[in-house]
Amino acid sequence: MDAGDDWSCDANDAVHITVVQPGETKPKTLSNFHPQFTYPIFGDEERIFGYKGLIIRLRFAAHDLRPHVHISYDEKFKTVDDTAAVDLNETLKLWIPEEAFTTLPEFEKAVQDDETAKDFVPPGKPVHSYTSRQRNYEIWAGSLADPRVRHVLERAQVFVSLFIEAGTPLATDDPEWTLERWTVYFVYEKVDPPTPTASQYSIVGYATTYRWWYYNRGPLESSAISKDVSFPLPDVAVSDLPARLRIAQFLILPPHQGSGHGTHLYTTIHTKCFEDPTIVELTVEDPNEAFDALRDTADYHILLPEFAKHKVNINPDPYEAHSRNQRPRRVPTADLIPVKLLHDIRTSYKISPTQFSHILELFLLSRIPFENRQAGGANMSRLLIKKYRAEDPNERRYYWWRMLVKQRLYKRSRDILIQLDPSDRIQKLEETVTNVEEGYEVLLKAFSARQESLIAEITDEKERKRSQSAAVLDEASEAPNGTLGRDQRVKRKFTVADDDDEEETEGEASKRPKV
Ligand SMILES: CC(=O)SCCNC(=O)CCNC(=O)[C@H](O)C(C)(C)COP(=O)(O)OP(=O)(O)OC[C@H]1O[C@@H](n2cnc3c(N)ncnc32)[C@H](O)[C@@H]1OP(=O)(O)O
Repeated sequence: MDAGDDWSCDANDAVHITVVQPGETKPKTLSNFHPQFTYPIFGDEERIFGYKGLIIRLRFAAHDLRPHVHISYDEKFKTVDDTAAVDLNETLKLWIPEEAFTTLPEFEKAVQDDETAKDFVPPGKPVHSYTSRQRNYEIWAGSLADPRVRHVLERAQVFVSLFIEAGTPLATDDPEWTLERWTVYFVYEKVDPPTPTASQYSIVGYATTYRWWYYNRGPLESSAISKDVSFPLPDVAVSDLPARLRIAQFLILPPHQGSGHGTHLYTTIHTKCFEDPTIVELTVEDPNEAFDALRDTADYHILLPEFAKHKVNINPDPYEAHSRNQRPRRVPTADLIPVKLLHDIRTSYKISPTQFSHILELFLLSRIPFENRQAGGANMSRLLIKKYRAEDPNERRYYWWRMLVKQRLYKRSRDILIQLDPSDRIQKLEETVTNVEEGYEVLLKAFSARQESLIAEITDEKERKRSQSAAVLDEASEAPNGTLGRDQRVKRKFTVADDDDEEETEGEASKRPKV
């Protein structure tokens, strides 16, 4: 008999996460969800031995994340020799703050009767607010050196293990100068408090970022070796040193995912970088696929207006500037795209070089008509033969687009590629560029779907306003003492107001992702 099968259960199913807020007489559930991963806590198999009907309920107060652990089960395995049920309290203590191991009535009383909750504000300072689907949200940010920030983060840390693959909780007991390198961003929904003493804040997600020393070989180097330096050097605040900002952990809780909060949080962090003269670049530590998609989407919309303003596109005739025997042997990058301009755009928006290349390639691909791209049925054999001599400028653009991507890929993986035979090397590059291109096509399709739904929303809104205006006008023209002249003025007034509103709505819509 395999006792393990009978007595073990799926840890992801057994763990329930519940967000609560005060109710009429006792705390009520705002949301309930399961973790995505439990392997850091319960092992690679994500199974728990020794219980039947096991429920591990992790409760969190919606505003300050006060935690509570409640374990219940139908039956527990009786120890036989060395085989015993997992000691759940001992296991969980390594991941959840001590304060969570109280009785349920104690926790419920603390949440329900917390008189201070009504005055609770998230830790740090408010840095951004937005409305989505008629609900209001705020983003707050504070240094990890601030005890309030640390307190809420320590309560939230278990989410990193439960939702971010390979994510590890931060050490919050480091020396102060190290803690100062970290900024934590919290996203909260602002809700109507359910009771007179309840908080108006409810957690949505959070992100941690840290400053990563940036070695600047420019003016800073010369000043550091100046002859006038006297020792000991004056104290320098970490926040004054040039740095890359790195996003370490980024999480939107499951009930709020897919509603644009990740995009708001990312663009807020980007805006903060943009405004901070000591930050040189925004980078991300080990992003996963979902985060890459979010980041690509957000960065694309950040850079789109710049690319459009400068009419960035691939020059289909880069050899025009060269006579036949003077043609460069390599990809004529500087004749294909405005290298200096693009460098300036990249550094001013503080986007890291690889990420910028992705977004630029995505944008340049979008400039080539769909029918001239592989996904749109372009004749790839003809392109292979004709190359840059193809008649259609868009076909030539597409040829050069693939060459630019191959050039980047080659530079990135040169050490591996030069070990291959030239024919294998060409095939590998060909396969990789096709994979990269397929990924871009998925993103471009998602962008145009979003664009269409935005246009539909705007059209619906216009239609709604128009019928509202028409209803008002109908009422006005029915007025017994209304003159024609007066009616016309009323009509014009409504029309003009409508146009203004439309323009504003459109402007807001196109600017929206920039936050
Ligand atoms: C550095 C790191 O920490 S990497 C780890 C990132 N965190 C996690 O994976 C934890 C669990 N997941 C999450 O927290 C969230 O789902 C996030 C952060 C990945 C995304 O946040 P959300 O608020 O759900 O994203 P948002 O609604 O703003 O979506 C923005 C875009 O991101 C992309 N995206 C979001 N989630 C996903 C996903 N699961 N898979 C693929 N693409 C996704 C889409 O392109 C989406 O655009 P669309 O709305 O036009 O479809």
